[in-house]
Amino acid sequence: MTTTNEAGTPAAAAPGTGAVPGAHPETLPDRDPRSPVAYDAILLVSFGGPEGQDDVLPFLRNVTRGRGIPDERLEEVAHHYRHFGGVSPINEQNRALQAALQEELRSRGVDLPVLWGNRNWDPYLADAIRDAHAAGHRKILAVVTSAYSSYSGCRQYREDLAGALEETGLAGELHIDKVRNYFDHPGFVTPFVEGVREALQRTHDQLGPDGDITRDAHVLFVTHSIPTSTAVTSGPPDAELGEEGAYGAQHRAVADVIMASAGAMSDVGTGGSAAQFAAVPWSLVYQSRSGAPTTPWLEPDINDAIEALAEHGTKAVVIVPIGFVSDHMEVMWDLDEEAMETAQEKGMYAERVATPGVHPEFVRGLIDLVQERLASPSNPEGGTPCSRPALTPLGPWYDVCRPGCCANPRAVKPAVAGLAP
Ligand SMILES: CC1=C(CCC(=O)O)c2cc3nc(cc4[nH]c(cc5[nH]c(cc1n2)c(C)c5CCC(=O)O)c(CCC(=O)O)c4C)C(CCC(=O)O)=C3C
Ligand SMILES: [Fe+2]
Repeated sequence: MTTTNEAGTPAAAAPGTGAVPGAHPETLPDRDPRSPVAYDAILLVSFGGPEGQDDVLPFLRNVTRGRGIPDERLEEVAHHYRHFGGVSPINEQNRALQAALQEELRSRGVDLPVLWGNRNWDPYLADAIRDAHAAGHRKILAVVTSAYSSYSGCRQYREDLAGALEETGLAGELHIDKVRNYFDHPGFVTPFVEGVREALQRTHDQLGPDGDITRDAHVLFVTHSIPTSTAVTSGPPDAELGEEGAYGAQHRAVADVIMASAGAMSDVGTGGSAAQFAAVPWSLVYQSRSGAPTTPWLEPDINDAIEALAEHGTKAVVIVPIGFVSDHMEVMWDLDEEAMETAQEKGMYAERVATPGVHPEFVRGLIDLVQERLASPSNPEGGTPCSRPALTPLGPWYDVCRPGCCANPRAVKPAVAGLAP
């Protein structure tokens, strides 16, 4: 067996340890799927969003496809979109990310096109794949706009890609892999560290000379709630990462490292306050719950958390949307409208930190992730053990998803970029 890189295995899983979470070496096929590949195109894979009032209902029908949710119910969710003219910012953000990724590759002398396709809106994945094939591409590396392990954020995209291959009749013609989940990659984490530090600095100033940031402020790391039944099955089946599964464990590990780094960064012109930042209390909370009220989802909801903190005398909250890569509708509505209003009602000072978006560190980080996987003359590290940066003890995460990883709660479907099934 090749030792090209430990690409399929988290750092915590030292070679030779029998109890490696999620490692199934016996199921590896003949050709190690973790070996570098001469990819000929990069595919940015995202959720998609409506771009006008007429798009809103068709978009929501796509999102909830196969679940028979009546339009009247969808119209309840639609009002978030309607409020902003029926336009989600997510597509524009992805166009900007696509262009930034292309420019980063060009500046490194890597001649690969960055294509773009969505799960729920134009440009759809099937169209992107059809165009890629027509342009002569055969080996595609997907970069998904979701950093964590969950059904929605990982396996569902892998199923969507397999479905797009099926729909276009290109299964067997096109090979599609995906870069590892990058929740703890420095490119994803660093923009949040900067944002938290700046927000805590302003919060510190706001609290004034009588304030004590470690007593009066609280950092709320927030991510998308998911049903508890799919949280527990997120990540490899035998990972044993607790009731919230890999999804919860990854978010907690990221929050931990952000807090430690926000306090550790240099303290120019802050009068020494940054050293206290690591001691500010924090919690992981959830947003955007949907589905039947009887189905348990991850809690607490961010609004309930803000109210509870207010009861305990907390005067300021810093909201950090670590679950998302851009300031899309879930951020604009659920945080900037709803959570901010809750904080305001309670008379609290509140700030919402930016998501990575097209932060240069994030763009560089995503292209570093591409280069980890690329066998080409332009990648000096390709084909040899390459650096796989990861800031938490959980990572670096798997390049190739383990069998049964992030199980589909409704059905078993074909999926790319994983070890079968
Ligand atoms: C984990 C996760 C992420 C993060 C990972 C990732 O980024 O993928 C995410 C992202 C997003 N979710 C988004 C929008 C929606 N999500 C919905 C529904 C749901 N999301 C879920 C989970 C997640 N969602 C779940 C378990 C459901 C229940 C129904 C189901 O099991 O599918 C619904 C249906 C209506 C509703 O139920 O509220 C909408 C409209 C947008 C677009 C925003 C924009 O337009 O700017 C984005 C980026
Ligand atoms: Fe969602």
